[in-house]
Amino acid sequence: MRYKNLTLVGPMGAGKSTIGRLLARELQLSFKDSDREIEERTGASIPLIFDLEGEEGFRIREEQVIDDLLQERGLILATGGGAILKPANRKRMSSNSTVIYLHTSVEHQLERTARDKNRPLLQTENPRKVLENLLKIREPLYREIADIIIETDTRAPRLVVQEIIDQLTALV
Ligand SMILES: Nc1ncnc2c1ncn2[C@@H]1O[C@H](COP(=O)(O)OP(=O)(O)OP(=O)(O)O)[C@@H](O)[C@H]1O
Ligand SMILES: O=C(O)C1=C[C@@H](O)[C@@H](O)[C@H](O)C1
Ligand SMILES: [Mg+2]
Repeated sequence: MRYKNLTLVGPMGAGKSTIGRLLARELQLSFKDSDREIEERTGASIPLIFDLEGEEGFRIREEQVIDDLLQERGLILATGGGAILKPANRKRMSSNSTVIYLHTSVEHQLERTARDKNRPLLQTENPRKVLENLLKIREPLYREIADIIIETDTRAPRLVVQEIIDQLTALV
């Protein structure tokens, strides 16, 4: 195995789930998505978990899933946009994986998330303001743990994957 685990971080709509799946296919590694894993374990959708347990309840489940999944090797893990908020998650990601930050502007986040109702934090009158406020808090955390930063605004998914592979190759 050439790479240890790879963790994708970045805001909603950065493409973590999309790119993670493509990258796993390309590198022939297994792929997990922490949001999907939480849904599978609970049998509930993310909006329902937010309704029943609030964001804090969701974050507790997210921490458990990330901790479990990053015990493995050779895994590509797509995280949720807020997974970097918990110091324990940042520690686990940094120690057990190479962390890739998919950088995306709010403009592109808005375009890419507009049609999907499965992100409870964006079901508001002004998703632009929400995304801007979240980014202010989260951007330094994405950068703090990133081993690699990839610009996604100007690249289609296949090119993002290629750029990741190029940068990973340069790292080793
Ligand atoms: N580089 C890209 N260029 C254009 N569209 C993209 C790109 N990356 C992802 N998309 C599209 O944006 C949408 C959101 O992508 P995705 O669900 O992978 O984001 P995410 O980072 O996993 O978001 P979340 O944090 O909410 O899980 C999808 O429809 C996907 O096809
Ligand atoms: O940015 C966030 O806080 C979130 C992003 C999604 O991936 C989900 O994890 C959930 O909707 C919360
Ligand atoms: Mg996702």
